[in-house]
Amino acid sequence: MSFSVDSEIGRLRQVILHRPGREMLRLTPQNKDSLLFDDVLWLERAQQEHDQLARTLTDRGVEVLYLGDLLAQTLEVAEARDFVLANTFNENTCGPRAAEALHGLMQGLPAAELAEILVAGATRRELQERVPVADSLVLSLLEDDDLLLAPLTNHLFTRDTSCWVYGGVSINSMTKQARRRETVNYQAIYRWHPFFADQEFPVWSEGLAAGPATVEGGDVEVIGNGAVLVGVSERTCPQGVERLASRLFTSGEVSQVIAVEMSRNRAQMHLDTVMTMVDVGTFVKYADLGMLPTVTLRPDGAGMSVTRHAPEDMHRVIAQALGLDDLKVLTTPQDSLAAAREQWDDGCNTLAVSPGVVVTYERNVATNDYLASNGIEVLPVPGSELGRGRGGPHCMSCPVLRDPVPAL
Ligand SMILES: NC(=[NH2+])NCCC[C@H](N)C(=O)O
Repeated sequence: MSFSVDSEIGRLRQVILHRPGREMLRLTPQNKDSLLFDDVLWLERAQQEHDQLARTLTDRGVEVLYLGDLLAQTLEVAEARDFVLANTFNENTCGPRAAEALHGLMQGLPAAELAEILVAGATRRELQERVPVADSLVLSLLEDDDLLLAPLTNHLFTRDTSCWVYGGVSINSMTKQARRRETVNYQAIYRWHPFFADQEFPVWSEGLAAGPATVEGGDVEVIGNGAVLVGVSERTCPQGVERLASRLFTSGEVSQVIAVEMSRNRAQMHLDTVMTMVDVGTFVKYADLGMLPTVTLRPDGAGMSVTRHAPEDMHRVIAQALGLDDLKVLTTPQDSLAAAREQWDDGCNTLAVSPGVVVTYERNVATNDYLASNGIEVLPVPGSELGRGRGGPHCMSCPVLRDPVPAL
């Protein structure tokens, strides 16, 4: 079997999700901002909501792969464990004394327990109880309940850290410190988990090696017809887009990348917070986004051509990439106050399970009704707790396999 995502809307077959766990219990009013959450959350309810998301997908025939399981299974492989530990507990992250002790402790743990700690993080007390380290300056300056290993609260948003683009995967270098270690876990999974290791597929970006050339999957929309739409945003920088485009062009799988120049703010941190594809040639779009400048990149000999377009051409440029005259853009008729509230609650962050069938948060009543009145089948899921991390169904899912979209 091979992996492929050649559109945003083809029938979804396989997806990676992360069921929120103990990492969420580390969130406090004091650290939530640096952990990229807007509030603390009630874990049990968040898990119920997430289970409902997973059920909605499995009811539609989608196979759900859980990140926690993939990571635990990967850590059974000695080289994978070495790679993850070396990139997690080292002299730069923990200081040399604690690194040595913790590396040794973690090497000896069962894979499932290690996977859990890597995601949940660890406080000084939790570590000292297992392996007392007397000579670490780093540990001596922490309080008992301070976290030496930060929790990965944003593993919930599986779309961002790795994203499949046609036949290959981009393992992304993340902008925010709070998310950088997520990349380590995915690099190990794609390289050593038997599900992936036994397959041949191109890797468009090798994670940590991309360094400051950041790309986050929420900005990458595989719109089909050999085209990719990428937001240049708070999280995805032009260097990252150009690097990704040149790799995609070299493979011959992609004929154009359209970069969308976005404003840089938290409410619209990724392209998928303001615009997602719901059906053939059809997008849902945030009312106050307006029209944005775009730049088309195309392969040109050994290099690429770069063509800038005025904001008013945004829809036409995307339509042409799809071989269409125009796009159908669904923008819920509502005042700016209502539109801003639904955008904040990820109203436009839909996950298509097949053309014209999308999973959305139930709370965005106006957007959901508007989509339905335009012939889109809406599968609503609860998100009162999950939404506190500012991500909806599109962000919380990393499609690995979709069917091609049938010709009209
Ligand atoms: N694709 C997305 N829109 N992801 C949303 C990610 C939210 C996450 N709390 C962050 O700030 O990184």
